[in-house]
Amino acid sequence: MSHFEVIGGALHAENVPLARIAEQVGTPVYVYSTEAFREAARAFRKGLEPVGRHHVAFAVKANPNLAVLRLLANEGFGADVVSGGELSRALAAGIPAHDVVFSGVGKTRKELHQALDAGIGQFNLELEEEGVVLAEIARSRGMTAPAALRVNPDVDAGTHEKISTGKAENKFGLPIDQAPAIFDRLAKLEGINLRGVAVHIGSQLLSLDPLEAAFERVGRLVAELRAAGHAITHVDLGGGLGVAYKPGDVPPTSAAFGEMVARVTRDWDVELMFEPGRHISADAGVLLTEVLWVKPGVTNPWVVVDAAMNDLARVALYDAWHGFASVTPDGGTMVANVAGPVCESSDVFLKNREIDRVKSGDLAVLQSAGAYGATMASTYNSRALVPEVLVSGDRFEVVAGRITAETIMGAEQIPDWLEP
Ligand SMILES: Cc1ncc(COP(=O)(O)O)c(C=O)c1O
Ligand SMILES: N[C@@H](CCCC[NH3+])C(=O)O
Repeated sequence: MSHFEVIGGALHAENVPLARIAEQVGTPVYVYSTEAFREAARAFRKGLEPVGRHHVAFAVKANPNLAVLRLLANEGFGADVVSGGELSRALAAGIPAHDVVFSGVGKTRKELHQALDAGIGQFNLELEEEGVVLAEIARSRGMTAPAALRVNPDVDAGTHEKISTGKAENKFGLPIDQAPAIFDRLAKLEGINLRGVAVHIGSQLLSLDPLEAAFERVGRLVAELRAAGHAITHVDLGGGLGVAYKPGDVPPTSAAFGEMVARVTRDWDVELMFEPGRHISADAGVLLTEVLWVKPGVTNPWVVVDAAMNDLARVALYDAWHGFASVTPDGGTMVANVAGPVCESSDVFLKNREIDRVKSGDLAVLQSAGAYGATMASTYNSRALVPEVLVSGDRFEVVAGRITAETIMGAEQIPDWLEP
């Protein structure tokens, strides 16, 4: 069920009227529902019940808010991190280091040291040289790093090209046909315990077919590696499950995903890892905004809101679709464009769409904004960094405060050799 519902004519997050949050915190602001995260997390885990031994690591990039990570840790989720910053967040939120997997195509030596210090559960290696360097660093410190090879299965995920990661031309993973030879060489090194493989073909997948094709290729690779004498004990199947952003989107359910995984991996005899991000978090958040003006347009009016592309970048980056709804819907509709105040023509959330009727001063939400929302925000146009609020029942708490243009300006300096 949705935890953002109209109750008594006004949109609520759980039992809190969004108008109250706007009044106390201001807008724009991200509002998250604790129950929505929990429900998605539990459904995902339940979907995996038919699957053998496994762990779930939340893809921190989707929503790195500490409170969110804590609540997911309480649901038994580890963390999939892609930077030292995300690793620090996962640990600060109370996620045990051994439940952290470190992905990413450009880990720095400093980050490898940091992750070794922390004692993380697994490094997903993206290239042979990274494995050599990791082994060297670990050896020099008398440690052994648990690692897997991330392979690129050359499968089209059927998603937006900018969030596709499993085609041969993408920068991610190493070509699956080169994996056996590279595995052979890296497995001989002291300092790493190369024990498995990893795959992640893209994000916002609305079909299970490309995932199944990729997993089957990985299954054949596991068999080939075992035939070559390697002990393969871990396979990381990544994330990627989509959500319904627009009417007509039918994402795979957690149950359908679990059933497919159980079928494909039945004979693998490994510990599986999953790295969902969006599927757990997108529908747990909205971006609450105020309508500043309704400006006449050539064909349709421009609804100018106080949220902008710097707060929610997905539309400008991927032509993404987010639902737009009034906080006080009166049943009327209008055909309009919705745009933010930023000085870019790409700062448009939607065009020529039928939306709830709104006027200046009304509050509205951009829906399904709990994933890749606040985390991708910037201060472009010297706007404040958007705050985040977490709701639980009838209470709410600011879980990330407003960093203003003045805060940022205060952290800058003008060299004294620049004359006033
Ligand atoms: C390696 C890896 N794991 C997990 C994810 C999470 O993806 P999603 O939010 O689509 O589940 C990503 C992002 O696409 C990723 O690159
Ligand atoms: N930021 C992207 C998803 C990227 C997935 C990370 N590999 C989005 O908002 O859809």
